[in-house]
Amino acid sequence: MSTTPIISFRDAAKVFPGSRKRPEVRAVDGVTLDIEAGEIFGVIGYSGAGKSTLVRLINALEKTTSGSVVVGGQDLTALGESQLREVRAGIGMIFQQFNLLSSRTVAGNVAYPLEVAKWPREKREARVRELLEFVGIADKAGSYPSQLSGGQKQRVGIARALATNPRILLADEATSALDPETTREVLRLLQRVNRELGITVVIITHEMDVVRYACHRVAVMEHGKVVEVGDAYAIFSGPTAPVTRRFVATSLRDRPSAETLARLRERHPGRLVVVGIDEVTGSTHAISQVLRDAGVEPAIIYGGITEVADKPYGSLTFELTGSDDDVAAAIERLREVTGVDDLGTADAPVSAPAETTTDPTAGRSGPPRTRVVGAQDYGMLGGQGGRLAGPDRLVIEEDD
Ligand SMILES: Nc1ncnc2c1ncn2[C@@H]1O[C@H](COP(=O)(O)OP(=O)(O)OP(=O)(O)O)[C@@H](O)[C@H]1O
Repeated sequence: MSTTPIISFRDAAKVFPGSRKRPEVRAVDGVTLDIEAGEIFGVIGYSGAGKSTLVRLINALEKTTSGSVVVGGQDLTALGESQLREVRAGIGMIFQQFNLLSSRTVAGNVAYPLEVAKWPREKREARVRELLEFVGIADKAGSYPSQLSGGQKQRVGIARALATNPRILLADEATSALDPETTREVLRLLQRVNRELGITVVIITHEMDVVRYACHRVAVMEHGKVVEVGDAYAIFSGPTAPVTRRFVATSLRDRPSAETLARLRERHPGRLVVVGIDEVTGSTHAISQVLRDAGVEPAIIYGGITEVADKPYGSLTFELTGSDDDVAAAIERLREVTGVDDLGTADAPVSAPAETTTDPTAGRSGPPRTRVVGAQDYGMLGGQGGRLAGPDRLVIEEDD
């Protein structure tokens, strides 16, 4: 992957002015961020964090109040409307509600941007065929949107967004209205768009599972600011901002919550430890070996191992039974192999680390909103919906 930024924010801010009834809103508040050419970049945050506004600065559907946004080497703040149109032509966008034209067939929807760009009919028809093949719905060319499933509609949306060969594809909550299986199909298609066509993909989401499954890097937004940015794996394995910890906890659910831990202690009076499984540990081999050598009796009582950015990640909670000295020695040895949280025993408990006790829904704010935007959005509407359960996990749960 190249390391040339294709999108650069420098201290970018977007302030919506207030009125007598409403205070002003700093929707994007001093963001400095580089998105590299050729990556799949996630922007995650709870409702109202400023994700959509940030992304709408990329295609100049919104203008910065201060700071700059540079796309493909061009400073958008310095461009006139006709130049901005050219920049927008190099950016495709897909939406949560698909925004297809209901009176047109699938082929007609995909052809629409080509008609606007005045492609001749023959070239247009060949391009539409090629696109429908690529997204896997060539057999639906003559169907109308109302005859399609959500996943098929989003495939049409993707084909339409790719029609004029953009360098960047913006996906604004593009899977939020889809079930988990369809979500993964659409994310797989976006990965093909990225890999096979070399298109930079920016995914806005409020679901950490989407980041886990599809993104190379991710920025976490809160109150208009980017509070954390990095490789998806690094963010999962070492989240620093409290909001990031909440997101990671919602996605992995591998560590017992405070309530679960209380129940586990009732049933398991021995020493409880949470043992990290990561890229370095690779598997439970080293952990099993340490426990065998230490002569303690391990029982797995909670946990989950999944993949983040194609690498193993998760944790297992063990109850270790044996003499106090043997258990203490086992924990010391485990610490040499991986991260360990010692939760103590039912009689002498140690508090769980913050991320195991945080309410994952805390921090959500504001009702879903509806928004009507410019013609290049094909009548896009915002809003919330859909949940992703993340079914590709081995999860060992005693309760919850
Ligand atoms: N046109 C506008 N006028 C006034 N305030 C706005 C406008 N657009 C967005 N906002 C406000 O800016 C803040 C950020 O909104 P934005 O839609 O960017 O957040 P978001 O993270 O995308 O949330 P959601 O996932 O709910 O769409 C919110 O407080 C919102 O109410």
